[in-house]
Amino acid sequence: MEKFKLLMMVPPLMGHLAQALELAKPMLARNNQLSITALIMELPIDPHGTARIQSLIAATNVEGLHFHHLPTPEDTSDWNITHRGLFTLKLLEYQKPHVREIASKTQKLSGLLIDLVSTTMIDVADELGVPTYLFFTSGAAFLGLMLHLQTLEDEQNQDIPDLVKGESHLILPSFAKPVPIGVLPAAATQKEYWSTFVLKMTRGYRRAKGIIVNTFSDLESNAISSFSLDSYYGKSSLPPIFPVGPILNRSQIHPQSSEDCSAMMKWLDCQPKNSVVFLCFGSLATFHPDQVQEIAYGIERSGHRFLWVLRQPPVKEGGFPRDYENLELALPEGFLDRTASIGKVVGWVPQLAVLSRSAVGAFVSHCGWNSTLESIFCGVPIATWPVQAEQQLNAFQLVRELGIAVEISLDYNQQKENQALVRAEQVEKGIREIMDVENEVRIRVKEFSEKSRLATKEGGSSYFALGNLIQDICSRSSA
Ligand SMILES: O=c1ccn([C@@H]2O[C@H](COP(=O)(O)OP(=O)(O)O[C@H]3O[C@H](CO)[C@@H](O)[C@H](O)[C@H]3O)[C@@H](O)[C@H]2O)c(=O)[nH]1
Repeated sequence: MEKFKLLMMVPPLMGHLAQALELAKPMLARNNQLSITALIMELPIDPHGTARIQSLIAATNVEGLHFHHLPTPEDTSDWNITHRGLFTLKLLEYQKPHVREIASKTQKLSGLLIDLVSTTMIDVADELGVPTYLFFTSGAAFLGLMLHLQTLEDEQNQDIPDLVKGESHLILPSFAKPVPIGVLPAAATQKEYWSTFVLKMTRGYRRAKGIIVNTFSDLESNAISSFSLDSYYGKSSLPPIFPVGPILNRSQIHPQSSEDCSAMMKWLDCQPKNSVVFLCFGSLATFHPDQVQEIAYGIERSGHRFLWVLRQPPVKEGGFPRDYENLELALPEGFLDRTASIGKVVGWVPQLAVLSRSAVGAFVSHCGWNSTLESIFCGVPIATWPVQAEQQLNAFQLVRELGIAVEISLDYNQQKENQALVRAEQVEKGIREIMDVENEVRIRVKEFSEKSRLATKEGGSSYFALGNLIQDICSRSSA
């Protein structure tokens, strides 16, 4: 009997939607009176991304989890937006009346489940008098940064982009060490983002009745305990924080033909233990053609076996990157032939499955939070190469605070116009360093891997937090 109904809405970002669906699974398994309906939004401009979402949904068959497709807006000139964040916000505003209509017609609605960018939907929940639970798909340290900066702005009249300009480091309650200004996300340092939407979004976090964070307490104990220190987070108290992770993308969708994929997996399984460096930069990032060349030379010079996920920019800004039709055109001449016996360049792969293979010795990653958790879970050390969003901060945390990564790059300056490329030498050095089988980083990441596995098992901290979350949802609804 379905007694407690949640409506979930998460925009079509793979690093958010796949994990939100994964979060639904243990919730439904733990309480069979819960049901969750995911309201699916599609981008008007991106058939490639739409196909990926459809295959994700097709692969998600869970009792109590339902899907409802929201109307896709028409691809008019209105959608010529060059910034992905603004694009997503526009899509959410477009969907808001549809969500309102569905929510108001849903009997026994217990609340809304949204992600960290969908805070506009809290208005709908408030109008209907139901709680909103926010799924924060990044780490607790980053959540702490956002809430702390918002407190400084709203309660101490600090203009955040101005404040950070004058400093070299910030002391933040969710980090053990002072954080260099250079690794703060553009969301906080650039007025156009902070003032126009990030600040508003962060204020929304406080309006939620609970913040579910994809982390576990052994990984981010400092950040998690900081949330009970009100002095850092302002006068109005924070909603309860539920660290329920790692919630991992186990769906392993891969629009590549399964033949290609299984050939790649077979190849991987034939390689010696810890011998392959895996390079992958999440679902959104792509590189300038010159940077692709540098990466190729760096890999080749390292002499290590490799598996490199390389994709090209989306047809239209805001969409998903696409696999290359002809990889040879993107790579240095002869690269594929010269490296044929030691490596593979591929399109989308089932990343968690790859990371779990014993042949994979290290991961060159953009440090998206999901990739970070997947690597930790599999005990694979990381070489950091942040590209956008909060990835620089994650890289700082991994290298400087947790000691489970080495740095190829700690900031994403090279992505900005006229900035230097990350040179082949730097790539080679990072690969050599992280592939060293004796390194301490490898030992530490194995320890965290063990802890991450225990966290979600019965008796673990995340298992406990998930129980508290379910209890909170049900008790509010029954009150
Ligand atoms: O070939 C690929 C590439 C990616 N993935 C999966 O796609 C997800 C990617 O997520 P993530 O590592 O978090 O990167 P992004 O896709 O870049 O995620 C966005 O969302 C994250 C969570 O909010 C943020 O931490 C990032 O900065 C932001 O760019 C992971 O589960 C990967 O396993 C694959 O399975 N195969």
